[in-house]
Amino acid sequence: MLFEIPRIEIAPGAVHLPGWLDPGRQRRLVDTCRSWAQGPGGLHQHRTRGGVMSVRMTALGWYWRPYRYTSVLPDGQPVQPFPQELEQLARRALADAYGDTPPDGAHEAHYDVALVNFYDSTARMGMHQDRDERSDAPVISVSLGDSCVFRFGNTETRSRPYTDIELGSGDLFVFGGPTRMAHHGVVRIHPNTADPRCGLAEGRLNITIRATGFDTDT
Ligand SMILES: O=C(O)CCC(=O)C(=O)O
Ligand SMILES: [Fe+2]
Repeated sequence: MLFEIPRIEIAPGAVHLPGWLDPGRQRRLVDTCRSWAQGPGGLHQHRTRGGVMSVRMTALGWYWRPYRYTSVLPDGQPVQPFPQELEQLARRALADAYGDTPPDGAHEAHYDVALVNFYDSTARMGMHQDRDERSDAPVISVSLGDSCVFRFGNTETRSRPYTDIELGSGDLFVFGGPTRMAHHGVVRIHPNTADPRCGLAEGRLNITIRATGFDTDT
């Protein structure tokens, strides 16, 4: 690594690496997200118990809809494949976040799904757990574009105690081990805060890479 990147442990197993990806890498990833969003099943707004989500989502590897994964899209078409480059990104993320002491589930993790979330300036994501996976492998999250207030809470409730942090373009956030099941959400987007070099003029993209722990459709 050319520069020493700050590594901030928000809670046990939850690590924030601001500026993890340089602007060139951010731009390439933004371009790739655009092409994924144009593929089958791209940019879907899901309906949850709380109403229609403000975030638009593209799934790779497995299709996620509230509250389960399926191996095909609702119309029966195949889901876009989980890309090799995200597998490599996940490995690098684990190494940089945890070094020689990865939490449970990290070593043997088979990353096989990514959700690409697009937020416009008014979009948010309510407090939730990522609990539709069978694997306990850490969740890996990369942010691009406008910065946001990301709320990282506790495993028991959707409310306090929690920590609010700012996630900016190129930031990595990884949570696993004791905080793998912590509630979290996106409270607000800060419009027009992105470095223009990242290639996203408006809004925020977030890629979460996860291991489903599934062999076949469930
Ligand atoms: O956008 C983010 O930073 C979080 C996304 C998230 O929690 C999810 O997709 O489950
Ligand atoms: Fe989540």
